[in-house]
Amino acid sequence: MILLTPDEMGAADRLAAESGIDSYGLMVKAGYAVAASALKHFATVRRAIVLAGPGNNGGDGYVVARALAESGMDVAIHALGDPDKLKGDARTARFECPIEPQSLEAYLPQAGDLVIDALFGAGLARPLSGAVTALIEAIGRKGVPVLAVDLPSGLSGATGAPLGAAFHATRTVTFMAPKPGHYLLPGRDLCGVLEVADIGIPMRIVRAAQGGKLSVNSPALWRAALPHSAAGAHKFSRGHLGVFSGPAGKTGAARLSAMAGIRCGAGLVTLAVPASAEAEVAAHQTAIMQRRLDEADDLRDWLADRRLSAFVIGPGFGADARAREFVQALAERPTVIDADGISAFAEAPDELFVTLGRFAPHCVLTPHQGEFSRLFPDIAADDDCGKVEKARAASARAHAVVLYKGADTVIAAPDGRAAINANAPPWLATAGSGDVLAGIIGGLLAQGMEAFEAACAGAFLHGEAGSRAGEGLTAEDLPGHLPPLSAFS
Ligand SMILES: NC(=O)C1=CN([C@@H]2O[C@H](COP(=O)(O)OP(=O)(O)OC[C@H]3O[C@@H](n4cnc5c(N)ncnc54)[C@H](O)[C@@H]3O)[C@@H](O)[C@H]2O)[C@@H](O)CC1
Ligand SMILES: Nc1ncnc2c1ncn2[C@@H]1O[C@H](COP(=O)(O)OP(=O)(O)O)[C@@H](O)[C@H]1O
Ligand SMILES: [K+]
Repeated sequence: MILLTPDEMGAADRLAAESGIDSYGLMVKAGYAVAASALKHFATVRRAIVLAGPGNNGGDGYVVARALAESGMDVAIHALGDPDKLKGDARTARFECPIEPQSLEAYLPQAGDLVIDALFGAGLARPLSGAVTALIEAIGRKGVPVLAVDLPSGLSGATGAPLGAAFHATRTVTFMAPKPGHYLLPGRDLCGVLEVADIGIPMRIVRAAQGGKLSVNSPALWRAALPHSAAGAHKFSRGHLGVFSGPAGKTGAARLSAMAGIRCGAGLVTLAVPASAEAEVAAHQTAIMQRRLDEADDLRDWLADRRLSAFVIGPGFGADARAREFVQALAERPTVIDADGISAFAEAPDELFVTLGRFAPHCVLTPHQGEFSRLFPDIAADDDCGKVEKARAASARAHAVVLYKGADTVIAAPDGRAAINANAPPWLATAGSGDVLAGIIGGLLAQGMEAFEAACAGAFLHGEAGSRAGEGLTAEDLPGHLPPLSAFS
């Protein structure tokens, strides 16, 4: 599912107009779609209150009011600003609506109302005024449901962050394609249930307007890149994943990664284990092989085996000089750099970026918010930037695919492709869950998937496994709940 930024949606609007599509016709379809949603999902409300803003979002609101009145509903309009100053399509919509707008101040929320929020959409440029903020609070206190037109007013469609106060909608109806703010937090929560209404802009125009190559993560993005097990497959043809264990007492994280890697199809998985931890790891693993590996020299010997097709380094490893040395040696091959593999470069991130820049972007960095801030402090601190822009900037700087974890995980590639993952249940927020994710991606890389596709597929499979394992899962449960790759091909 493609996503459009508000700017790209504006471009789609312009391209549609240039191709002869009537922009007022689009507004009418948008307004009727919102009215249909109100009638379907809020069947028991006694009165619809349309809050209409000064731009085209307000214009949509006048169409909604007309449509609801035509269906026999009791409707009132409360306008922000002077309705006589409306321009263009919004002005037309106002004069085609039989209901005379009242002032915003005149609205007193009552139980039984439905608020249609048509104050601001894509054009929101600054925080809402004090009067609108007070009204949002009054509506919230009365528990009046809100149906948002395009976006809950106050929310940035580009970043998912409210500019100040914002409506908390029960449902949101947007047009043609969702915007990043519908999926990034806290926007996703503020939108409630999201509906995407087709208002008749041809898909070729929507695609032409989509400059930034941003999508919601779904199998359509990576299905074609999934590894296929040919009938004649042997274990080496399915790839060999190497996972680096931490010292004794710290081996669990790498063991979780290794299990996940073998579960999602790597032909062989070997845990590289320091001498101190050999007995501990051996006591736990059966299908996973293990190899003693202490020093960088041991690693160089191991790397002579060209059949090792991918690595995971970081979970439980120790964020130290040895981690830096290992990451630098591994960067020539597809590697997931997670946890301590990231934190080890906190003092000298450029060392990592220079190393990764020597190769094609075949490595995946999987930072959570804390790790992201350690590696990219300036990008993390840029409040004007949403999570998608942050992940993109980080990816370009690091010459690697960046999977920026969280409830709204974003995956970005150095070439600008990006995806927001949306299938992860909240109970994935449990210790060790990220180690499993690193192993899944490692397993896919080992089977020859490209880094961006492997990271996107990995995040999606991780979310699916979380849903299948259910609430109360522990990280150990996740590998056993991974769906088979063939379910997506
Ligand atoms: N293809 C499209 O792009 C379509 C857009 N439509 C609607 O058009 C909307 C965008 O319309 P506009 O670009 O007119 O923008 P808005 O209606 O969101 O905002 C209108 C204007 O309000 C002013 N403003 C911004 N923030 C403010 C604040 N905090 N306080 C006071 N004034 C503020 C700005 O000058 C802004 O241009 C979309 O959200 C959607 O609802 C629909 O009619 C369907 C088609
Ligand atoms: N609220 C949430 N909803 C969905 N997924 C989440 C949520 N919080 C965290 N996750 C996911 O859980 C995993 C946690 O990884 P991480 O922070 O590295 O933890 P750990 O190091 O304990 O494994 C990540 O994949 C992250 O995207
Ligand atoms: K709105």
